[in-house]
Amino acid sequence: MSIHIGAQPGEIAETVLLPGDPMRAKWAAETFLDRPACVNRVRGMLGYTGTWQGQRITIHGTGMGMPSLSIYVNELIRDYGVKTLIRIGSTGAMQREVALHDLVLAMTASTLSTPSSGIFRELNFAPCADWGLLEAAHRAAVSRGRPVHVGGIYSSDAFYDERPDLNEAMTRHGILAVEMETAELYTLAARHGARALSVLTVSDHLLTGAAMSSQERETGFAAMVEIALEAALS
Ligand SMILES: O=P(O)(O)O[C@H]1O[C@H](CO)[C@@H](O)[C@H]1O
Ligand SMILES: O=c1cc[nH]c(=O)[nH]1
Repeated sequence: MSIHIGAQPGEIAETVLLPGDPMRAKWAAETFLDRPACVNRVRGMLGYTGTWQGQRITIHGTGMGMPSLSIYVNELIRDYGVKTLIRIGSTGAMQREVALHDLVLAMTASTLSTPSSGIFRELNFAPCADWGLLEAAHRAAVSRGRPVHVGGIYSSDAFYDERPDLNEAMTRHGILAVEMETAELYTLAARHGARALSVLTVSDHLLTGAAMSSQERETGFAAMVEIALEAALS
């Protein structure tokens, strides 16, 4: 057990999928894994371990925002020896050509948050994805005929943003979409020599106001999970 994860040693796989929403972890584990077993319930942050195509996989919630994800990712890597981490999250599009349901593979993640300013101070560290995972996820998306965009995203600390100028600057600099965790995930993976990728589904559009219905979310999120699983074990 670690401070925030109740799993026993050996109950967590070396490869972990990380949705923000613990209920998405439950749904994905019950939908895609064989013999999923719940390995964490501490604070309601559900984690499941099972197999996919014969390989052990854990799917574990992170909560929303970088401080929450940081707790789980630190403990997964340092206390459970996790080596590959793929976030499966929702995201808001920031470019006209990125549509609802599309997939976004985050090559880099810009942020104002602590991974950059708190640790690196005057240096602007560039958190980036693992190339092998990114390439495998792109191949998996293309082979399914899924619209997929690869590029920079923005990891914001605030869902209800009081800095519309920042969003506008991100759009002007080609940032594809906004979410709230990837910069910290990539920074922790770099620090600990792990592999990380964020596979995201566009759930709403900041420029057009379009948003997925709950039914649409289910179908769109299924493709994201399959692509993350295929990339993780490729
Ligand atoms: O769908 P998840 O993975 O939670 O990700 C996005 O959704 C949450 C905001 O609604 C934030 O966590 C953001 O990053
Ligand atoms: O963080 C997020 C996630 C989805 N959509 C947004 O606008 N922001």
